[in-house]
Amino acid sequence: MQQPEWQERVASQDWPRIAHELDEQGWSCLPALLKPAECEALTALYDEPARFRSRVVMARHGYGQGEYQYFRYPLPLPVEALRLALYPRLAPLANRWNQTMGLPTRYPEALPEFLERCHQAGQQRPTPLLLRYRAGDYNCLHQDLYGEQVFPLQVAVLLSQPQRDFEGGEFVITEQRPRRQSRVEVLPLAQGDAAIFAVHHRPASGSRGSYRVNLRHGVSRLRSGHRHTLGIIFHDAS
Ligand SMILES: O=C(O)CCC(=O)C(=O)O
Ligand SMILES: [Fe+2]
Repeated sequence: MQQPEWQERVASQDWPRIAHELDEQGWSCLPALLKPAECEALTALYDEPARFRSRVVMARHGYGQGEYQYFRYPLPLPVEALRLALYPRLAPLANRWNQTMGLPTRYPEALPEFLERCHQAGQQRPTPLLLRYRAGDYNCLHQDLYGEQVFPLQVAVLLSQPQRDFEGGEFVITEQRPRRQSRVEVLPLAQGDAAIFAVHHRPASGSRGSYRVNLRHGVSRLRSGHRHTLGIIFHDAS
């Protein structure tokens, strides 16, 4: 499948609904972004070490249990094409959020320009990754920040089928509002569905104007089976 077809696939999602949900709750699910065969093919890449620049065993860093690998450049076609096609959909929203939160950073229209900015700032290593969980594994609540350059939204695609391939292993997002206790949401994902979510904060509107909400995401413990995820982060890492 060539780049224009991926652009079309991304374009065929319901972007008014997605933008509305991102504004309201800081996350939105895109149904069937990848087909089952594409999910299986990406999952199989996990066992090809040459595709990756580094591997992280989560328990060694206190990140949870399970492991993940960061792809090398050049990224595999679906990952590269999705990263390129998704970014321009999200950049206007990121700019609007920053304006609302009184933050000066604005994002260029296209990904290559933003990556150039990352590279200038010394963030040159690719961040798209594959994650692998087995029974008992989990991913602690975290924020994927890799340097001063941050694109405020990211995407995760579930490559495995809940109930068939694994049980447990729910994708969760917590929201910390000023002077309140944290609130948690479980995202309803099936194989091939993507979650778009805020990396670290988002604006929310209250009775006295807008305020900043802090978000973290993670994965609850797998009770059984295997679970793989494709993570697409737009900023590169230092
Ligand atoms: O495995 C998951 O669903 C979470 C992956 C994750 O933390 C990410 O894509 O940044
Ligand atoms: Fe993450």
